[in-house]
Amino acid sequence: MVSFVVEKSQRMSASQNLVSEATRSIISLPKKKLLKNLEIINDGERINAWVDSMRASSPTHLKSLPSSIFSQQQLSSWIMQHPSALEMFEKITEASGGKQIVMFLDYDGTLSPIVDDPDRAFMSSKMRRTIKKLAKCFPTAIVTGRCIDKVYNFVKLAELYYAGSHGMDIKGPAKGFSRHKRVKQSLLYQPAGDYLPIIDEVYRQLLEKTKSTPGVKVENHKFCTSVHFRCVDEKKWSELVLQVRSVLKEYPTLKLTQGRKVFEIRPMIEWDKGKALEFLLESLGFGNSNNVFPVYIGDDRTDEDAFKMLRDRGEGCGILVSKFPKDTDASYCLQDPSQ
Ligand SMILES: O=P(O)(O)OC[C@H]1O[C@H](O[C@H]2O[C@H](CO)[C@@H](O)[C@H](O)[C@H]2O)[C@H](O)[C@@H](O)[C@@H]1O
Repeated sequence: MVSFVVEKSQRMSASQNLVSEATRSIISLPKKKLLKNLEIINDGERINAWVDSMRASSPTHLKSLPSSIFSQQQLSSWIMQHPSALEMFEKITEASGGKQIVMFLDYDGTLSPIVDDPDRAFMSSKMRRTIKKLAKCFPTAIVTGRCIDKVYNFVKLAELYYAGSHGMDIKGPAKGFSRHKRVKQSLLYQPAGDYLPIIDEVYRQLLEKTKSTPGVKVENHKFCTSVHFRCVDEKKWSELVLQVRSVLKEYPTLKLTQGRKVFEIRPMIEWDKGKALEFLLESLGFGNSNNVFPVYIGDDRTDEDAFKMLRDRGEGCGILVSKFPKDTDASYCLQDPSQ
């Protein structure tokens, strides 16, 4: 059996911990606060708005939390609306009764704790063992902003489905031999294939343009690229916004979104983690089935597309990993990867 079963004491304390964390520093992170496109920056005021949005993008440091405050009543109602998935474990398993569970797991902040250096976001061996067991019971997919090669280096489990580059690079495990080819058949879908050279070009330009900013890290994730500012001095953030903007203004077919202390530059196509989830369900034969129970666990803005997809389909459940109340389409919450 999968180690889904948790200690009762751990289950009972989950919501209580969230209350005390949240009461120490009660915050709300409205989706609208996270600006979506650099085009809207046209003056100093707009850049300040970006810097505010950057500050709000990963509330792991209490001192950098945004100022909007939940009343005690709003907080209680948030917790009622997003109870701990551990406390609601029986209810969730009951709801899945008789249906095929399919697991979708984000990587950073969900399977591995957030760390300063993205190259060192290792997953624990215990987590790997758990996912291995999980994949024996249910189809299991990793859905991440990272490219597949990078996330595979951390996860190292060939039996999983992988949706890298925010779902724009989908690969399934090799299954049986095809009758006509002497290679193993596996799922492969890359809806942003045409963007490969542009992303590579933008990645190089971002590297060059931001090299004067200490602490910045630019990553190439094949169909998207990331500019990390977690280790950049806050005083340099507006300079960084200008640098990123000066590169992106030449690429109208790319869009910029924000993750946790990171800018994510992606093709402007109608594809996201929600679409990837839908595609994988379809590939698994559950396109129009109501006999499936997808579970998506994630911590970041891009995971909201998947939570929303589940909500719209009226199937399964979304679980947000967060110590703090956030504006979310998930139904339940967990506080950190260990939970
Ligand atoms: O979809 P995800 O798997 O959550 O990927 C989103 C970003 O994750 C990584 O960055 C985040 O984790 C880093 C390591 O803990 C942390 O240093 C960073 O601040 C976080 O944003 C990844 O490096 C990014 O490229 C992804 O966009």
